[in-house]
Amino acid sequence: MARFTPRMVLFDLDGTLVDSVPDLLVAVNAMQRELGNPERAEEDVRNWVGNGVERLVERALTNDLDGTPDQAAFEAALPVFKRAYAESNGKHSRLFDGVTQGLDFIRSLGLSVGCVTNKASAFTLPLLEQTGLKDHFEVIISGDTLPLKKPDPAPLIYSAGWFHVHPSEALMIGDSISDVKAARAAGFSIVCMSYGYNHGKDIRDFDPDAVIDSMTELAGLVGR
Ligand SMILES: O=C(O)COP(=O)(O)O
Ligand SMILES: [Mg+2]
Repeated sequence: MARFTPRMVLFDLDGTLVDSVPDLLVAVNAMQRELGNPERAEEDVRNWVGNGVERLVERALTNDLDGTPDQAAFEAALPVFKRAYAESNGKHSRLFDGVTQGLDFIRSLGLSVGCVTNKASAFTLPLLEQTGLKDHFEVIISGDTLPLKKPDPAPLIYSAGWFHVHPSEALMIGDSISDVKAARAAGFSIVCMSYGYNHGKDIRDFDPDAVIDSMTELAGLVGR
């Protein structure tokens, strides 16, 4: 397997560090009930995560990964979802096994470390705080921090600039096609977690540089 010697490592959040689907499911179904709509299944919600709050609400309303609801229905639903998610965020989420060890290992190498997520900042910071992860990151870029989010490379390139690191010395660790596309477009290396959310598809089919089952495996993969 490839060996990586980056100066900076960026971590995706949902599906990579934190299993956030239980909280998102509670919020989706609170929204659905309040709007008089049918509840959605956990396995569907799992496939809808990764493109930010707005896309999740659109998918939940239409019960379709590619769905676009009526604009008025979307505008009525979005604040309901945001209120419900502010309530559930962090309550049922848990770190995936190996995350603490993986983060500790990367930090022991003295590398610059950031978090780049498509989750809106109003939810990112409370979740990082509640899971005890916030202090691991020198930079946190949320889905609404910049005008463009993953799969656009902008948040990755911004982070590399922040740390004065060339993209060729940067590693992204994620779980989805958006992480792979953003990393490729930015000129980063990309390692993916096999357990994450990727819209129901196997992330191996999208050719990241490596796929691992636990962040404990980073010790055999990263560093000189
Ligand atoms: O879709 C979201 O809100 C967040 O997804 P991400 O943390 O995997 O980028
Ligand atoms: Mg993710």
